[in-house]
Amino acid sequence: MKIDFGAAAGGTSAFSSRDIIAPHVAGESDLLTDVLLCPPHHLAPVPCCAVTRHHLDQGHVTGTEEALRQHGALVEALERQGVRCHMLPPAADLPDMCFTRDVGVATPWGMVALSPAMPHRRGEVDALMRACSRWGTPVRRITEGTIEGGDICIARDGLLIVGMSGERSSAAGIEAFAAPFRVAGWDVLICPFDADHLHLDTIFCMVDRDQAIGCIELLNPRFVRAVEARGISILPMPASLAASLGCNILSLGRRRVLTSASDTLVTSLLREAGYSVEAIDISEFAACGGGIHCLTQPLRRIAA
Ligand SMILES: NC(=[NH2+])NCCC[C@H](N)C(=O)O
Repeated sequence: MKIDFGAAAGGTSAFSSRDIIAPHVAGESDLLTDVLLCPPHHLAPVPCCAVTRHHLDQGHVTGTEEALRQHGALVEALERQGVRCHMLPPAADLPDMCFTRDVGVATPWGMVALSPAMPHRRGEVDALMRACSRWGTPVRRITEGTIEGGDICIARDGLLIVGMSGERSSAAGIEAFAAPFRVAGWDVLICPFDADHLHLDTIFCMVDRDQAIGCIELLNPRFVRAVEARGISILPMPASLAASLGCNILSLGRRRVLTSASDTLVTSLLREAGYSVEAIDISEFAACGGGIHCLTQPLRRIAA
């Protein structure tokens, strides 16, 4: 079934979601079949995180045409890899809306709409709720505390990891999100980290069922031990990758990964480790504090 969201304000293209799909993700590196994105027609740097503040200090202004070109290349790469891309219509008053990762998460029990700490991002959740209502997709909305998707890692069946910097995701929000996982007997690991890094996904991302990449010096040593004790090895990446969003990658499953073109180290280390990697230029997004992981909200992954 085709669902039209109508034309974007100021744009000519129509945004549509091709089929109703039942959101379901039980592991960050399971085979990705469907993803939710939002084109960056209205992307603008908001001084709400250290990285964007730094770029604003350097005089950064978003190049909208270039952002649209880079986003288009990301969509093409996803489609080439067999992933169906579903689009939210961009809204003029929501400058961070292309970072779809942060406002919703598909779980083993369906879609969960989150509770962003940043006031300017709350309208994005309303937009997601409207889209899900058009899809006929049931959504559970978190209203307790705050929680953003960049802090959530459904690492693999049975293991949920959540980052807690104290700025974006609060203990109340994390517990509200984690509750069904705990009820189902999942192991829940909370990772404290420095709020300068914004979200956990800027310093830690899964690449396979038993492997992650991480800016090891920036990760809490107890968290590293807890992850390794569960049989997950962390390919160490330099701390500088947090600010450049180089560690913020997307696993497509079957050892295929999308990386940022600006950080050739991640690409080469992953290739050396046997992954098939495609690098994409996301500099316009990195200047606004987000990378490939932030730009993509997996809707459905299938266990291998
Ligand atoms: N999952 C992420 N790391 N998202 C990045 C979001 C960046 C956005 N400017 C914000 O501060 O909210």
